[in-house]
Amino acid sequence: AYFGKEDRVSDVFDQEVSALIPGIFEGINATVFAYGATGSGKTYTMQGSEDLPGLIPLSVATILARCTGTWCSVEISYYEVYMERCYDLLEPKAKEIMALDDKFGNLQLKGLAWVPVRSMEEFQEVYSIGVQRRKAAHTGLNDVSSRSHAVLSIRVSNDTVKGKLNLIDLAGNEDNRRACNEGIRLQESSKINSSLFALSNVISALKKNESRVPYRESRLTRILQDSLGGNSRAVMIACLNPVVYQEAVHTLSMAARSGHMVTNMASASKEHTPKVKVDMEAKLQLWLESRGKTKSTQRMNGLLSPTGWRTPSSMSHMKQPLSARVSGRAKAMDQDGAKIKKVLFDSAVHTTAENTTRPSSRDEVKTTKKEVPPSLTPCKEDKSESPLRKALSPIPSNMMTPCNVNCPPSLELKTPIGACHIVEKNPDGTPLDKFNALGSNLKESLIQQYLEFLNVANKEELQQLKVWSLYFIII
Ligand SMILES: Nc1ncnc2c1ncn2[C@@H]1O[C@H](COP(=O)(O)OP(=O)(O)OP(=O)(O)O)[C@@H](O)[C@H]1O
Repeated sequence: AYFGKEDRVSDVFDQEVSALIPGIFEGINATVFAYGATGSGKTYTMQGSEDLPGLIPLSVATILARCTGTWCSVEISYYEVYMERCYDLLEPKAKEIMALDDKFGNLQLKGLAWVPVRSMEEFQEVYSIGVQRRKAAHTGLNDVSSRSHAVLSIRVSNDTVKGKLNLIDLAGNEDNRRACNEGIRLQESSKINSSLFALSNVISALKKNESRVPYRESRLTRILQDSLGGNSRAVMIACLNPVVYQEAVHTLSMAARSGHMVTNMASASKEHTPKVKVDMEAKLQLWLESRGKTKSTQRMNGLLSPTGWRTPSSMSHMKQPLSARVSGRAKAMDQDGAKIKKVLFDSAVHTTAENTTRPSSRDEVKTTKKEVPPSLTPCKEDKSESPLRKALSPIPSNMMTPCNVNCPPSLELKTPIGACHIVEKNPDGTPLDKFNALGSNLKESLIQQYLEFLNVANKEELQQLKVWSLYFIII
């Protein structure tokens, strides 16, 4: 499903997350994780705020409401994976939490505290302390950037069954060149990026039903071993900030690869598989094709402007009616949340490093719209950047390299006009002849777009390029 800026987090909860909760009471573990670039709204979605509760408080409220009048007990644990180490956020200890297999081969987090919660008040008290302990810092791309992956687990037990819901706010992948990270921030960022890469490898392996899934490549994937794959259900929430085009494409590509992933379910659990499955990859492909683009050509040509990432009207029917309403306290929270209209994915909500106050209404949003988002503001340190760092940084795309601070970046992609005439001009020439026949602007634009494609393409797509890559790289 697609949720735009007009939707609320409670809509995401109603349509995508609430359906997982009955399964928890039957022993089927589930995981909801927010994935996306830094500053794309993962914490906003998972944690929320007092006025606009995120998926975590909404889930806890629904689970507690469901337990009322039963013998079920609810416990929570909250921990973070920081620099490849796992730390308890509810009961901090000197030692890190170890991920070990028990004698039945089930993963156990040794030393992790599980705190019983009986009401939302108890939950808020415990959880808010944990949130304050989570490592966050100011970066060039987000004023309060999470430096760790945080996992809130809710365990429901009765006499016979134990089920677990993991709600994960991943740290965001970062382009270190634009984030201006140095020292410890750079180290954190490299660990974040490598663990997200490991997560994408695990997802790829699960999707292809490979016999070996590389869970042990990172601490993050290791602790999620019992939640990704097997009998568990997982929902990935891909958070997009359309202003940061390249990252948005990367996130969408990961989402498309993860879509409609069915792993080996034990037969007893099969009946719980959601009846309506949406093949998001096929939907994305169809949508792109309906606009004359495939995923690959879209990347190559860079045709979509950031403002083009809107709900395609053809996809609006995919949204389900709000059938599963949360009851009791959960419903009250939902209504509270509805009072304030949220601005999802709006570039204008981003604050500059100097101005940390977010606009509180649509009018204010409008007045701030012309500000250059921090993600596109050139780093002060850029000039003094070491050659090594420059060489290691991702190649900037034509739309992401603003000329200078006073010059607002153009958000329109430079689609080469007349690219379709290339072949007609010189139908019999070699590819080099055809290329040389182009104007210098067009050549530059093509090369730039090609480099951008190389930057974001996955392994399979890169393999398909073969000789063409070499040809362009040599040029
Ligand atoms: N949908 C939204 N509506 C309004 N504001 C939003 C929305 N999404 C994000 N924001 C705001 O944008 C800023 C960045 O969001 P957030 O901290 O959630 O990003 P993040 O993806 O968790 O970043 P990081 O990975 O760096 O921690 C915050 O000030 C947040 O309140």
